[in-house]
Amino acid sequence: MNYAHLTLHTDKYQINMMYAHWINGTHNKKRLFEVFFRNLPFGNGFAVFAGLERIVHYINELHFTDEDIAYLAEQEEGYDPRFLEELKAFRFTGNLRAVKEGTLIFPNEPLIQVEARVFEAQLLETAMLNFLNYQTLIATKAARIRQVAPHDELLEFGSRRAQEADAAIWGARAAYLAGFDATSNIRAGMMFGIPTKGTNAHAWVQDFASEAEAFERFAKALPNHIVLVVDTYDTLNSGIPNAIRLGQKLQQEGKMLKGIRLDSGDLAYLSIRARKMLDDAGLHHVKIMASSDLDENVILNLKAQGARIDSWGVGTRLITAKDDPSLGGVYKLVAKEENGVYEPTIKISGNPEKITTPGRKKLYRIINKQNGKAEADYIAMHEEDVKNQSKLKLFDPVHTYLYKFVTQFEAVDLLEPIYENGKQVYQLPTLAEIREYHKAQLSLFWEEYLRKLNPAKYPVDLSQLVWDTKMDLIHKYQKLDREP
Ligand SMILES: Nc1ncnc2c1ncn2[C@@H]1O[C@H](COP(=O)(O)OP(=O)(O)OP(=O)(O)O)[C@@H](O)[C@H]1O
Ligand SMILES: O=P(O)(O)OC[C@H]1O[C@H](OP(=O)(O)OP(=O)(O)O)[C@H](O)[C@@H]1O
Ligand SMILES: O=C(O)c1cccnc1
Repeated sequence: MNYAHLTLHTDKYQINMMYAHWINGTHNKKRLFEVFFRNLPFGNGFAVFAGLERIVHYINELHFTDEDIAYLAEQEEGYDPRFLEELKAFRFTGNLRAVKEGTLIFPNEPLIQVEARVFEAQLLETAMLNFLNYQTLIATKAARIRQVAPHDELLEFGSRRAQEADAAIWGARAAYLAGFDATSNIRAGMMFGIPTKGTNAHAWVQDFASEAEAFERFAKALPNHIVLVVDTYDTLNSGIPNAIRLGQKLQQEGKMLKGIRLDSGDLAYLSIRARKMLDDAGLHHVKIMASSDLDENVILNLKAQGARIDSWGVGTRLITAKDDPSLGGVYKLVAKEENGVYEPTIKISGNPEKITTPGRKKLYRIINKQNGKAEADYIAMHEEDVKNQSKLKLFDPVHTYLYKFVTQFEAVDLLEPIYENGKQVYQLPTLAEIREYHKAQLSLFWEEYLRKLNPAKYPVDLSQLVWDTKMDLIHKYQKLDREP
């Protein structure tokens, strides 16, 4: 069994719909699906898009093996063998556009568009949402943590608590993409080129007759990487004094103690005391690292208390997004090709929030040329020429009487072509490039959208044409509904 092969990593209803389309003879019809989410996690003002690299790997590998087909043949649905035969030739042959990883994204805007035979487009939904919902969530959490500690070292320590192995790996990547400095997971380091870092555990200290001996032995083994965990027995009376004695000895030998790690107790109080003890001993260069159920709120609080912590090891609450553990990204049909033309389609729901925005659209970030800041995101129909308009009306899609005009603007097309006719046309950027791009994205936004507590709502607006199309379809279906 090849555990990396993910074609059947999908919900059964996708295969059943593919089958029903095939039986109906509609499986080759072109459809356009869009991915978007409705609510921002953690009360944040933005999310950070992540997951595209894995989606590209997944699509490139997408094919049904003999084993997959044999398994489908056993299912109680009793799929026609000719359908299973057709699956043997299955490949992604459609178009896919997506925003780049590291982009700041907002509710109700298209993040990925899949334009393909319904037979193909339907299959992709589950896996794509699975990848991007998780990775975007963790990247967003990481961005919040980076925001409260802009100049400190941030280490991702979550592997042991992640929801299984994939989450540990791709979560480490998502954290790095949004500003973490390193991960403790060496496989993530090897796979993605993320810097890796590690200290040592209490078990090492417990393994020796004394804490001092444990520290010395560790320093001998790894002379260039000495960060000592100082809270195994008594932080202030034993751990820090032992670390200081070793640090001074190393200094005399021309070597260096890099840091100490605090992993329990009152981290503000202990770090302030530790800094003073280290400084009094002339060990100004020794850094203080903290770990222990940290997140952006605890870190912010510790800073407000004057904690002297240079480096933060963040595990459980980051990798599991503990305070808001799922992002609700969805995949909705927005247009259907009939006789060679795309016709907009809508899903109307009792819950107005769940009404989709129909049509074959583009997503623009409207940048004010005078100050270089993002004014709003603007969703227009594919055929609308937004870039060359001299004046744009931005109106609130709910309270439409609220509007403003922008003139000196640049409209940045956020959806990049990733696949054209099944061929990958996008070269995946390096992680270093994604990190730089993410930083540049942050600098496009006013502080009021970025602050972590009660941020202002960034406008995501519809063009008049998109809005009219949506209203026409709502009215059409309401009328149909009410006809006797
Ligand atoms: N000064 C502080 N202000 C606010 N929160 C703190 C402060 N010091 C520590 N914390 C946080 O309080 C919690 C302390 O947890 P708890 O008392 O369960 O464990 P601990 O002291 O870390 O020991 P253990 O590692 O054995 O669980 C952690 O989330 C830690 O990050
Ligand atoms: O607290 P996190 O943010 O998840 O960071 C990672 C934690 O993992 C280690 O703890 P360990 O597994 O030894 O458990 P413990 O410290 O909770 O006893 C380390 O000492 C941190 O406390
Ligand atoms: O290197 C460390 O100190 C570390 C790594 C993972 C989890 N806890 C601590």
